[in-house]
Amino acid sequence: MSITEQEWKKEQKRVDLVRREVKKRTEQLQAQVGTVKADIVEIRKNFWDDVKVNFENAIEAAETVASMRQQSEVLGERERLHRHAQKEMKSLYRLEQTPYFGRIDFVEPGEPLQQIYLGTASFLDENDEHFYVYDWRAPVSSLYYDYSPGPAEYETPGGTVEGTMELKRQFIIRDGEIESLFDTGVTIGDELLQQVLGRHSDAQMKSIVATIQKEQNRIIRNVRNRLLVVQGAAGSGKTSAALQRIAYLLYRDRAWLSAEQIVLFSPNDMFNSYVATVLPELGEENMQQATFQEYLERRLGRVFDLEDPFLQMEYVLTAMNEPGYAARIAGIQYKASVPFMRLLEQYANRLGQEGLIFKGLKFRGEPLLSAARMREQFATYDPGMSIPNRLRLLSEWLLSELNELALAQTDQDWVEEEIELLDNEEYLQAYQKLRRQKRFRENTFDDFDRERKMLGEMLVQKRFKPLRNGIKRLKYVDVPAMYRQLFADPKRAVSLGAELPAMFAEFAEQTVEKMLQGELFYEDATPYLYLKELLEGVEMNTQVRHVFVDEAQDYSPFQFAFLKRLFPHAKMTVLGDLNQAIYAHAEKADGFGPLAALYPAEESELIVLKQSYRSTRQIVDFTRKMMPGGEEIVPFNREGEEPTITRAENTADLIAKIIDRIRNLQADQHRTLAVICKTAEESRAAYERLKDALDVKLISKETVHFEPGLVVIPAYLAKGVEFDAVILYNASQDQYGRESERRLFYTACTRAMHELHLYYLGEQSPFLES
Ligand SMILES: Nc1ncnc2c1ncn2[C@@H]1O[C@H](COP(=O)(O)OP(=O)(O)OP(=O)(O)O)[C@@H](O)[C@H]1O
Repeated sequence: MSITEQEWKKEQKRVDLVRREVKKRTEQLQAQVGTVKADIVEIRKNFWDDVKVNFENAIEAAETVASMRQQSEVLGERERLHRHAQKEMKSLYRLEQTPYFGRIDFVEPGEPLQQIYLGTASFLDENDEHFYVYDWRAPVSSLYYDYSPGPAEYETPGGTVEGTMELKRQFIIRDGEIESLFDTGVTIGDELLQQVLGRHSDAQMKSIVATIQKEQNRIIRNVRNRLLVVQGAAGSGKTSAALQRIAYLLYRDRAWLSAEQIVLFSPNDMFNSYVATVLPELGEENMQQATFQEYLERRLGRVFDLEDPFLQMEYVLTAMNEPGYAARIAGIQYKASVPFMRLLEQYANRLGQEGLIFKGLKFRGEPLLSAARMREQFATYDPGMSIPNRLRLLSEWLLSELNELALAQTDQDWVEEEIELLDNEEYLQAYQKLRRQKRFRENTFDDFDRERKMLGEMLVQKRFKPLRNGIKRLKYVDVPAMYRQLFADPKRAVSLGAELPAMFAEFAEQTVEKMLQGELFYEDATPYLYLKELLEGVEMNTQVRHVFVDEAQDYSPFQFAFLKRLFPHAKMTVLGDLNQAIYAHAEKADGFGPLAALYPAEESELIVLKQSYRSTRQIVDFTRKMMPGGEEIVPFNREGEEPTITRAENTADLIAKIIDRIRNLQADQHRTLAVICKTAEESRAAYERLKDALDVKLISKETVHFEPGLVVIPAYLAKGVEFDAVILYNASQDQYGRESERRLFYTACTRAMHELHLYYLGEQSPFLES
């Protein structure tokens, strides 16, 4: 719909008016901030002057405390005001550049027409009566995302409001100037989205508030369910929806929800840096960001040398010709499965009946209390009690036993010897400590025997302290041995009713061998922790209210079961694309089924996103053919070049062709370019060959920042991010010929926004045939 010049001018005038008001408000606020700041400086400087310090008697002391409290309350209140004002200043700054991006005219029956302008924050007139701009997250704003002109309704805390939308208008405003204006018929006009999607990519993800699509809005504003699962095609805006959802929740529940109570699990650190600016851009603080590996490291890093998921991936992608490969893959799949989870539960129960494996306590290299004695004691507890509770009792018993044993040590020779060896400082410390504890009858130090005895006791207590701490941390429970035993003795698993998969014996042997070296395969880490928690009790974080899991197709049922237990008070938002499930464990998994089974059906919801926004129509048409069922994916109507497939004669030819292509792409102003390889090794080789001709960076699992420019990157690290143009380094049958490599190949190709070029040596990948 074309807009008249007059209408355009009218809108520009309104923009000017709002900007003037924003400036006015900014100036007022600046003055206010100045005063508050001066107040804070003043209060801090005079804090002790205004406090009456007197601790002479109880009444005076109480007064002192009261006056200190009063002072710090005043200070706290001023500081809050200051923080608040600063946040508002930032939002005013944003409004001054771009006051809003949308307008809807809405009429409720019997009411006058309302013109509602939407921006990144609400902005009211001086009397707080009239909204110049509504926050995009306000209830009324959802009209903009959910409807085209015609009958429309939105939810408020007070109920549903019905009416008619008479106009829907979109703006692009930069530095206070309207650059484009569209009136739209369909949901959110293609024109604006076309413009936004046509831009070059950046090293940081951008917010999408001006163009959120209806189905994405369902994700963003979903507040009913405990579990929200989003299955979305590559580039359908899952990560974007997740981040805008976080901003929405922080706005909606601002009275009680803070950014630290939200955690986003993401695939790697570089991805974290890629998404880190979206929330600040929307005026919100960032949520906590984590990777599952970080969590595993924290829990297990001291016990084992833990393999990381990228090393596992490299093995899966490169070791096909090594002995034991097939068994390891079978192991990876089984260890991620629900049957194995059930087996571990059975096994824990059985251990509860038969007794756990303990490590006896040793002191000074000598046995102090045997594992057998612990088992005996454990067996005396009521088997109806949970294992963690029985272990609690056992720990208490052990601590009291330890007191007795310590007492028995005091007259041992080693104590005498160590007392002799105490240096002056230690001696003095001990003496003072004993005095403080008033353990001397007199104030003198002449009672020699007594002194010796006490020093001895103290010394023994000190040497026993690590043992005590170990008991409190259940270090005497030998979880590694119990996990190992399950593999070392397959009959045990069978006796628990488990149906063991093919090659169990082979991968069991690999598992045991690895563990005996003090190492743990990545696929064992979560099951191991699961068993540990079944036995020892669960670690929980009760603060966190929302957990987001991005790239969720890469998580095993175990990991989800874990996250659910770790965050018992949190709602889960889980976003993924099964077509991009690149880890070997996913091959036999049943999609998001096991995850959904963790929650009652009425508390969970699945939203499917089919439209892909990242890539041009040509690229989506090209990539979706690689996946069975890919015809379901809907490209967004943005035109671009056809992807190309080029055969190279040999490596030198391959490199020459790629360099040539990159130079052309750079001349076309593409800002982010990736040469995507299959593995870290291939990436390194490609980098070595390109680096003399081009300014290029090599991305590895250690890379923490995503930067614009030309990079060489293994496909599994490129997940979640995007590039203006992608060059697939070697799309040959050799590299991408096995069915297990299809999804990795698809993931790599779907990183391209505007251009995709594939090169290969020898035969091309069969996934390109269609
Ligand atoms: N409603 C929208 N308006 C504008 N841009 C959008 C919209 N939805 C998605 N995009 C853009 O599409 C691209 C892909 O989005 P995003 O990375 O969130 O998708 P994804 O589903 O997480 O992708 P992947 O599965 O490949 O990780 C981004 O550039 C994002 O800005």
